[in-house]
Amino acid sequence: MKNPWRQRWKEGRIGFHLHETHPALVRYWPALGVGPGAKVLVPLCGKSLDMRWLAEQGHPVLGIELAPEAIEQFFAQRSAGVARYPQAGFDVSRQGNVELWCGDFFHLHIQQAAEVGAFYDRASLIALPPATRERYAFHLAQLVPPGAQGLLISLTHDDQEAGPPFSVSGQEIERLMTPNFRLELLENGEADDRGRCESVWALKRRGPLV
Ligand SMILES: C[S@@+](CC[C@H](N)C(=O)[O-])C[C@H]1O[C@@H](n2cnc3c(N)ncnc32)[C@H](O)[C@@H]1O
Repeated sequence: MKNPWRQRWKEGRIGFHLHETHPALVRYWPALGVGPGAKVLVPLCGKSLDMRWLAEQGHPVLGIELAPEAIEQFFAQRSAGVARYPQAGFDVSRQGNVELWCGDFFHLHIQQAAEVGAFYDRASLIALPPATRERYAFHLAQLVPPGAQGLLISLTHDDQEAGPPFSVSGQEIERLMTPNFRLELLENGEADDRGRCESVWALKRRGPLV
């Protein structure tokens, strides 16, 4: 069956897309202390402007996105040329230090993420149904090296059954991520007029025990 996200992009139902950099990224990223040249993995990246901000901070960006429409629209915002080539089953597009890989995040292999030193996840968990969230947390942990830091932005709302966006509680984030990451809750926002409440987390990939 076709992934419902492909349909959403075709129909332009992308209410999750922000027209500015997410304020929590600007507020919290600098304090993480990620090395200036560290490559940032952005799973389920959409056409997020957050990737531009990360690139402007000097980070090479590796975004993974299922929908070709998202990738085309991201690069169309700038007139600079885009190099395109196939790699490891993905269609890769590169503009400056932003590389977007079109394909399924779960097919990204650790070898393709070898240079990744940090990660940024806004609205990935809430895009996925419960069983797939387990898989996501495990796969992310496989891709990032011990010590890698990242921000995770998620949300809750009142309807536990409805989604996407799915409501993902703080307890669930802790349960999913704690086996492989150290977690710190940075912010639990106020509910908006639709009852949606964002939470912001700092994560650090646990290393092997010594
Ligand atoms: C809620 S949106 C968030 C997009 C982006 N992170 C942002 O903040 O705007 C989730 C995105 O994940 C993409 N997606 C869903 N499943 C995916 C998968 N298995 N692999 C890659 N991308 C996927 C969707 O097409 C959609 O663009």
